[in-house]
Amino acid sequence: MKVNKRFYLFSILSFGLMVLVAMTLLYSWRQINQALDKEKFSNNVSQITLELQQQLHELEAHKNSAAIENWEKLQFKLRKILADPPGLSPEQKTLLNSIVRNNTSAVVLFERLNALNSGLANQSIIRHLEERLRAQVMVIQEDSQELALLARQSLSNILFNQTMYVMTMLSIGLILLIFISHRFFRWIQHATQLLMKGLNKIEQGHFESIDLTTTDSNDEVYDILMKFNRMSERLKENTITRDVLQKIVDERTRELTRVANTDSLTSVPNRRALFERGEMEFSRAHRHHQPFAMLMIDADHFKHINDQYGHMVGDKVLIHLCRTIEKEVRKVDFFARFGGEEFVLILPHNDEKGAYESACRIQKVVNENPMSCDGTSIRLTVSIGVVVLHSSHKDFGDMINDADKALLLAKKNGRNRIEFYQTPSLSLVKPENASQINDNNND
Ligand SMILES: Nc1nc2c(ncn2[C@@H]2O[C@H](COP(=O)(O)OP(=O)(O)OP(=O)(O)O)[C@@H](O)[C@H]2O)c(=O)[nH]1
Repeated sequence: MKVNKRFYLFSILSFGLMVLVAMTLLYSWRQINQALDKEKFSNNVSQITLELQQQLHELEAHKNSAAIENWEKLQFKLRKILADPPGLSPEQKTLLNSIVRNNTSAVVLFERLNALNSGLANQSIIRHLEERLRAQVMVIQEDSQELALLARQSLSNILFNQTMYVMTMLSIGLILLIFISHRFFRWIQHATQLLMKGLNKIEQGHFESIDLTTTDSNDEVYDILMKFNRMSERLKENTITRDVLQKIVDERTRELTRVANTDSLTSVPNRRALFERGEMEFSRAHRHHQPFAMLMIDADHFKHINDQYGHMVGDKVLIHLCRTIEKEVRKVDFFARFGGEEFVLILPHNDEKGAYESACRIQKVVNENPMSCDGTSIRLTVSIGVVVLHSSHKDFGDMINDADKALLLAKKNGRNRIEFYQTPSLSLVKPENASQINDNNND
């Protein structure tokens, strides 16, 4: 149902209830008023008949014209009241008829007595008529008292009944009003709750549709929720959630980091990554007083390869060299391109002996794995400068400098050699078979 129809229905029902309550009050007010009229009428009748009785005593005592006049005045008053009674109950009507009848008889008796009193009538007849008049007035008085009593009882009953009636109708009206209001406002509350639920979901980045089965498909709330669902769908299509965005950013960051740390030609870590890792390993070894070594590896006469086979082949040779050396690298080691045809191998937890063994293995494997290119075998040798951590090294850069010096020495001494950087304060002993391997390789 449309919202305006709901509103009209709510207003009409509320108005109907108000009319019902007003009519109830009016009806009760009328009932009470009528009962009050009856009571007033009965009281008046009772009062006048009492006065009539008193006046009769007065007349018996002093038969003067003033007393007669008063009696007639009271009679006139009584007849006037009796002629215009309010709506009475059957019981009250019976009593009223009795009063009217007896009063008519009393009037006739009074007139007869008056006529007899003015002539020479028999005194016993006069006394008889007087007694009858007295009895008649007494009956009238008793009837009027009974009438007043009935009217009072009736008033009290009506007051009680109407109070109960009004309270019952007010309670029913109130319950109905609460029920109608509850239905109307629950409908509004339900609609706003559904919308709030949807908005909360959007706020949290969940573009889920609202379940429409809970609403009447004819009302505006349904239309609003339909629009909301379409909006959620659109947002879902056009918006990337925070989680997805974070995932993309993480992936891109990882990729950027990988690209930033990787040499584009050989795919081994580049100089930037080398320094990052080298400084970390240097600090760790320095802090924990652990051995730490490093090899600087340089392809010999590489310019000749470029000159002879071309730069492109030279690139392939560098790639081949990296793949060959990588096979000899342990998981804890770190192999990187330092620049040009120079490479560095970081060897954590390695002293000079271990470093020398690694250098020998690399030298050997490079010698034994020439690269095939268009039916030609391109053989390569490397010179290796070795340095191990000692107290004169303040940072990783110091070790690089010393490895470079050792490499220069290897070049100077004829290439395809392994040379240690000799620290003046430390007497590093070259392993016994070092010269032998170098000599063999030089052969
Ligand atoms: N193809 C190719 N050549 C490179 C690359 N980087 C450096 N080179 C070449 O490597 C050569 C290095 O020459 P040099 O410094 O004289 O050293 P070398 O010829 O290897 O001689 P020694 O080191 O003294 O044995 C130069 O010709 C550079 O152009 C590269 O990425 N690709």
